[in-house]
Amino acid sequence: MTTAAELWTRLENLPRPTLGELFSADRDGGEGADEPGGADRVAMLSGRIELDDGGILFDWSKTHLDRAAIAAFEELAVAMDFAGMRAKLFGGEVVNPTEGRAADHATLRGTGDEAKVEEAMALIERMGMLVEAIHQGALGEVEHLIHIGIGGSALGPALGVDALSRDLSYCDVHVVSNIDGVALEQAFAACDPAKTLIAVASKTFTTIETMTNAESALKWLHDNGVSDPGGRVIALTANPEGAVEWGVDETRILPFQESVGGRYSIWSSIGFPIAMAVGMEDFRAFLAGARAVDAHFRDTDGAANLVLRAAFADLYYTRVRGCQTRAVFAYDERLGLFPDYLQQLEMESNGKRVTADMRPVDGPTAPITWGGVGTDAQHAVFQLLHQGTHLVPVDFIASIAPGDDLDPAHHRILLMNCFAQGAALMAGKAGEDPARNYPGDRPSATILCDDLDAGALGALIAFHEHRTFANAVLMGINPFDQFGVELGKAMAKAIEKGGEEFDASTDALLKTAGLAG
Ligand SMILES: O=P(O)(O)OC[C@H]1O[C@](O)(CO)[C@@H](O)[C@@H]1O
Repeated sequence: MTTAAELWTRLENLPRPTLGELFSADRDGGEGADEPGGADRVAMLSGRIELDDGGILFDWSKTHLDRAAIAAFEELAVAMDFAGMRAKLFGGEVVNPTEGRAADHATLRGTGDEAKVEEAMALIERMGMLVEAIHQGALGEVEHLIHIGIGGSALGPALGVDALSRDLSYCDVHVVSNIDGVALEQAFAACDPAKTLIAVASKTFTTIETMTNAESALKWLHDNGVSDPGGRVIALTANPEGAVEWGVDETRILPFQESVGGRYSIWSSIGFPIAMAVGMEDFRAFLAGARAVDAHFRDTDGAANLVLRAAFADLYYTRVRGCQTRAVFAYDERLGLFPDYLQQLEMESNGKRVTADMRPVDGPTAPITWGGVGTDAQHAVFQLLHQGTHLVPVDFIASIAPGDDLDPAHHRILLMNCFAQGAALMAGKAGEDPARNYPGDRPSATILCDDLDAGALGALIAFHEHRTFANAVLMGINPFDQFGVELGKAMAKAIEKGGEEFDASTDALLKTAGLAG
């Protein structure tokens, strides 16, 4: 069998036709003889995942993937035992060797090992009962929810609430993550303490930012006349004992499994604020959308697997073309937080320098994920995409159905701009002078939802979870640990404790800010 190293060499040495050449229908002769162009290329490199209601189109035709590259990546998937790793993921086996854990997030939406799915469904049922009881007034009048968490315990909830609760919200949700008290004060200013619940979301129930913010939120309730502040707290955690010890009543603890990673936990009780905002019916539709992607990812082989195909393109740009970043632009105001969410998912998962079996990696790992919303970003950062010296693969995400009720001109202009950017990046244009020259041949992929409803959001997130996993498997790394975040935390603790000397710069900063012991 050809080794991974040989396949990377093969990929590096493949001819590099431009996107224009790849699209030209009359490209014949030599090795490109059977390379489809034009509409056939679009047919070869785009496909849909159907959801309960509508679906999503994934168009990867404006990337440099061609038959030869795809064939090499398919062989790489075999060399890296992609099918075996995927079976382990869905079979609930250990796929996070450094922590000896499975990664059971798919079970939370009903995919995978039967016993684990049953356990996950029971926990979601329990969350549903509490959400519905609160909506029906079991905890008195509840108008606001302050959701306190950080990283994976905040980014998913913030995205879900922002994307799905614009038309109708059962409850006004504020997600607070930063230890900077300004964030919490902002939430306090928007809430009536007598009608506010506090969700404390932390997998470990030890994270200093979250626990400090939670204490301050309880104090705010107390200082504002709430007689039993503790009775207003819901804990969302994989450490229920820790929550009990902290003082949360067991009836208001919504646990989730230790084998669900923080950045993969939106489907668990960490999704409580989403369910509070949009109701359990939509939360279940959100899970169903993710389940449809699970089925596609689990049951489709080779490049016909749209998730795996996206990973092939990602790795082509990172490892073969040397791209250091990947940009994501949502042409949809409701997905304004999606790039932030993806940053943690992709960079915390795949920003690694050793393989799963502890050898140095044999090439660059996760690119830097960045992005924003269209059309705003066009007027701010697209100059660099069109004419800068960096090659940046771009993903565009949009919805055919509008999210607004205004004049249809708004949505029409939004979508036309989205598609125009992909076309312009690819085509380029010869200029009268170098400053007006657009080199073109710049890749993009387009993800087009029929509608951005709860199912589609679930599908989009699951697509990116599996895309991250597929990238990791093909690079031979473990996407499920995050030891890189620990050193800084330990240093902060040491500073707080005092008595330790650091480098001269840090010591001087501490002294200047009055923080030295
Ligand atoms: O949910 P917890 O345990 O408070 O952790 C919050 C976040 O902190 C991290 O561990 C990184 O510091 C993330 O992986 C996690 O999502």
